Amino acid sequence: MIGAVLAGGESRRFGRPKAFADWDGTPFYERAVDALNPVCDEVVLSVRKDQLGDFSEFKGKRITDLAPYESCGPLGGLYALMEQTGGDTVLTLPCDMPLFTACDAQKLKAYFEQSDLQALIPSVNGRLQPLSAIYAASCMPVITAQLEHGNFRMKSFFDQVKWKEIPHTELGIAEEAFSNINDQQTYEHLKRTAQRRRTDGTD
Ligand SMILES: Nc1nc2c(ncn2[C@@H]2O[C@H](COP(=O)(O)OP(=O)(O)OP(=O)(O)O)[C@@H](O)[C@H]2O)c(=O)[nH]1
Repeated sequence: MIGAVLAGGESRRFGRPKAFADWDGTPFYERAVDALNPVCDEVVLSVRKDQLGDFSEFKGKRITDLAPYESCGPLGGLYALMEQTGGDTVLTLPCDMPLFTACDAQKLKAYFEQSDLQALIPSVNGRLQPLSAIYAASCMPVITAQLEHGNFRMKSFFDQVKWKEIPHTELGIAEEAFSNINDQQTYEHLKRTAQRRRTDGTD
């Protein structure tokens, strides 16, 4: 299984590149890499072409979004990942979910491997989390055909593959693992919460 850290965003709401924001002395993107490393055969970074230089310290493969499907949402990103990683199953994780751990990734992977699904998408209170999910290589022909028809909708993709929504409770993953940081306010709030847990000894 290939782990793919999605780090090609523009961080407009955050105000600076959030892949490099600090979490406990580690940049966000490295934290996501660390969460996937123990459970994946290889971890790659998914970035935009113009960001390649920013991630030059990353030792693994840097996969860039591919024309003509750059900026076409998750399907365009998945297309680029599958096209450039040689047809393996892909476990994706956005760089802005610093509370998602290797243990959480393991739970997702274990569930997927016991199923015959093409895609496993966790949900939190009914909200799908397609960026922290697993996609089998057999999704590729569906994605390619859809993109060729100019259809970038995840909903259409879900109509064509065998997939399952799995509530985080069923996976045994805490809701907060899926907290994603879009702005400074959420960043500060999550940092304070994590700090309090450490002080209370509840973490
Ligand atoms: N490779 C790649 N990753 C992306 C792209 N857009 C977003 N991401 C990643 O997907 C995750 C979710 O992104 P968002 O927070 O929704 O978007 P963002 O562009 O980072 O932030 P905003 O500019 O505030 O919307 C983050 O980990 C991003 O780094 C893209 O075009 N290419």
